[in-house]
Amino acid sequence: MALTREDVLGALKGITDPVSGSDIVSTGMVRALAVEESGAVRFVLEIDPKRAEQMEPVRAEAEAKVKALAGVGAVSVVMTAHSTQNAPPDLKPKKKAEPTGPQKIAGIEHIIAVASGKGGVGKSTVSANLACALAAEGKRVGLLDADVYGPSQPRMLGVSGRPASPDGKTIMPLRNHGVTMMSLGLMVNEGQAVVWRGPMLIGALQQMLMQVQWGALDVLIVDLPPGTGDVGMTLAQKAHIDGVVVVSTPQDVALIDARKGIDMFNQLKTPILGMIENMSTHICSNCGHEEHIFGHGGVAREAEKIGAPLLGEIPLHLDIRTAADGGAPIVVAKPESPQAQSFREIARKLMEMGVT
Ligand SMILES: Nc1ncnc2c1ncn2[C@@H]1O[C@H](COP(=O)(O)OP(=O)(O)OP(=O)(O)O)[C@@H](O)[C@H]1O
Repeated sequence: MALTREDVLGALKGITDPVSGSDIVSTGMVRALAVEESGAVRFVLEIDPKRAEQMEPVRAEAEAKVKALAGVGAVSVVMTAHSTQNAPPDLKPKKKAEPTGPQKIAGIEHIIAVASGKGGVGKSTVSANLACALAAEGKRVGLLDADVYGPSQPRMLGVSGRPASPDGKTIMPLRNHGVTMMSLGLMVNEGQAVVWRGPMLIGALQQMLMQVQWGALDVLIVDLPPGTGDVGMTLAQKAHIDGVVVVSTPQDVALIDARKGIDMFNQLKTPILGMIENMSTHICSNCGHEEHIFGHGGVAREAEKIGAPLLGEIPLHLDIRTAADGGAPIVVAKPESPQAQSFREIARKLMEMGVT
């Protein structure tokens, strides 16, 4: 029988958090659990950064318990830590400030960030398809997968292997479907403990922007982690970005989260280029019947409210998922299909806007 999330959670329930005395599932420490058909299991242990060392045996035990389950392949357990929300004010005199404003990155003409308020709304699928669609239009395109919680671009673009660093200073990206790609996930050894503390994330992101040999690019698409975290904020503060594309499903709950993301970018004075409604209508892959599973038009209304364009509506269609899972996004796998066209139209709109 295939391995399920429940099997993994069951095994993790047998592990005790040394601080609270409860099991690590009940404490809510286990996040972003992904169980793939291949048996690969990934999850995050969200911990207090001060307890990283104390928690390492817990991480090791979690990895060992999951590995011992029948049907499990590669296991990757990453410890993450977020700075506490209300950190005490820093009263020490500040060091002289380094030049901090958003900088233009040599060789990269435009940067577009793809954000979503909530996970699983299709942000990575949209990023991959837009990247491939822009490449098909003749643009030199880079794709930076900055989603530390679930790096998915290597799978979506069908690339694997470790990026090389021939000189020990610069990093060679990977390339497929005309897109140059680098993923934070590729920098982490499978099964290795990585505590993505705020400063580390910032460092890793800067490394991705500055040390990866992107070559000359017309546009770099950055697939952000969901929500309003360190990565999006750092990107907007460090690099001059042309704007943000916000992906949401029509459901209210996803929209509420999207609004929070929009507020954050507004505060950072980063332009919102527009919104994309994903999983807009469901088109049956057998009979072509169309229905609105998650409602319809919610994103258009929200876009109007914030005065940003609705860049497009992407249907929920099986081919979009199978293409992404198969390592060739739908705009590459079936470029003439209506599903691919909906992505290609958005890519053309971005070109018309002069941001690619
Ligand atoms: N329009 C669509 N039609 C069918 N399947 C879709 C569509 N958009 C996304 N999916 C599927 O939904 C799943 C989640 O999509 P994706 O990984 O792109 O979301 P995400 O927002 O990037 O998630 P996360 O934030 O967790 O990385 C994937 O299996 C993807 O293939």
